[in-house]
Formats: sequence, C-alpha cells, structure tokens
Amino acid sequence: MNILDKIVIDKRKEVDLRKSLIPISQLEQSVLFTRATTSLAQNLKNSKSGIIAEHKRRSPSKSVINNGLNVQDVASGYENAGVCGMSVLTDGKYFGGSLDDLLTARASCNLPLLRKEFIIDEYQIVEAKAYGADVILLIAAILTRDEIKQFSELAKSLKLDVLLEVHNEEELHKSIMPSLDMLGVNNRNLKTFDVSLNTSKALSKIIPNNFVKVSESGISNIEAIKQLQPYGYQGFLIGENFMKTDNPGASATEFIKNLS
Ligand SMILES: O=P(O)(O)OC[C@@H](O)[C@@H](O)c1c[nH]c2ccccc12
Repeated sequence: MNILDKIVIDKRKEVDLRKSLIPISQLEQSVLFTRATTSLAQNLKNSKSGIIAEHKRRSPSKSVINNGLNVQDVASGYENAGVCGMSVLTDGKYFGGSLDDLLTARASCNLPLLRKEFIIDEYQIVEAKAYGADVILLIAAILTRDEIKQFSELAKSLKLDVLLEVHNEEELHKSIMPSLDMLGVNNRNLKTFDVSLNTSKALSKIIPNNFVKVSESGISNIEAIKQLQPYGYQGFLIGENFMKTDNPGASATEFIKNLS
C-alpha cells in the first residue's frame, strides 16, 4: 500500500468521526459560513508573481519542516509579502496541520485561503467554508470523475474556488469539467515522492486554456518560475522553500522582489 492509500483510509475514519461530533447543519450556522469569499483564480490572473504560499509544518516526504512558528505570523507575513493566496494544510496526522490553523489564518489576513486537505467527502467542503476557506483542493488521484463533479459543483454553490490537482495525463483527462477554476499539476508524485518540474512542462500542453494553470511543489528558486512561465503557468504553489526558514513572510518578500 502506498502512502496516499494510507492517508485516504485514515481520512475516511477521521471524517466519519467528525460527522458524528458536528453535524453539517451546525457547520452551516457558523459565522464564517456566510462570509463573502475571494477568488484565488482571479487574483492569479491579475498578478505578476502568481505565488501561493503554504503553511506546512511537516510532510511524509520531509518529516519536520518547521514546528516553531505561529500561523498568525506566517499568514500576516505572507500577506505583507504580496502573495496571491495562502494554502493551509489542515491534515493533522501526516502534515501536522488542523482546522484551527485555517481559522487562525483567516483571522490574521485577508488573502484567499486554500484548504489543503485530502477531500473525500462533501462534509469536508462545508467544513472548509465554515472555517474560512475561499478555495478547496481536489486531488484527482483519489477521486472518481463523478466525485470530482459532485464535489466541485458543491464548492461552486458555496462560492468556493476549486483547484483540481493532477499528476499525469490520465488524471487530467478524467477531470476536465466546467466546474473547476484552476488546474494544478503536482510536480511531486504523492505515491513515490519523486519531484520533477518536467511534470508541469509536459502536462501544460494538454490543459485547456480556459483554466488557470498552477504548478505545485518542489519550487525552490526564481529560475524554476522563469522556466515554467513560458508553459502558461500563472500560479506557483510554494511550501517548504518558505517554511524551512525562521521567517516565511520575509523569505516570500525576498522571493517576490527578485522575481520582478
Ligand atoms: O513544499 P513544496 O514542495 O513547495 O510543496 C507545496 C505543495 O505543493 C505540497 O504541499 C502539496 C501539493 N499537493 C498536495 C496534496 C496534499 C498535501 C500536500 C500537497
């Protein structure tokens, strides 16, 4: 069994437990549930840098990245740096994140927030909205076409943007549909952890132009962005490169300065 299979098995148990503790009707009554969202896709279209900066304490591929920061500082630091949006890992077991991190980020900045999560159930989409997200991630590798359709349509009805993540041609073909806003190519294979920017380059050619293209993972310098821009990428999701420093906001500021 690969790591992605393990994560999904654990996630199903976790979601069942959450559902039994907090019913959907209660999530729908939360203050943030009626908040007007901001579109990350629009921000990316209007931006020169296209940086989406992530909060990530640890990962199965790297173990600990940074445990010594608080989300508030990271979120306000990213906002001051002028990033287009922030991604917040909410998985606890494998990434050390939580929905509380999302709430804290929401309270600390006005950036569009992506709930970075392994979404396998509609419940998690309602939860994303209730905890202040503007965008959800759907991972093609763990979903059927019907699920992608059902989940993305629910997200759109809640005024959330949808970033659909693929890693190969087959996942891309199965996923193309009008209810997606952004197509993300993960340069990291979630099953083996191999990272290559060539994945983004190769798949760019078959992503229809009406979707904002986002390249995800393994981006650690300006050179990578310069290489990817000619392939039509307008968004660049960066985690570790910022999070491994003492001050991710300052690191993002420096990065964006050098980009322009
Ligand atoms: O830290 P990196 O290599 O810059 O990667 C960030 C982000 O792309 C990565 O965290 C990610 C991309 N897709 C995911 C799906 C689940 C968990 C994590 C991810």
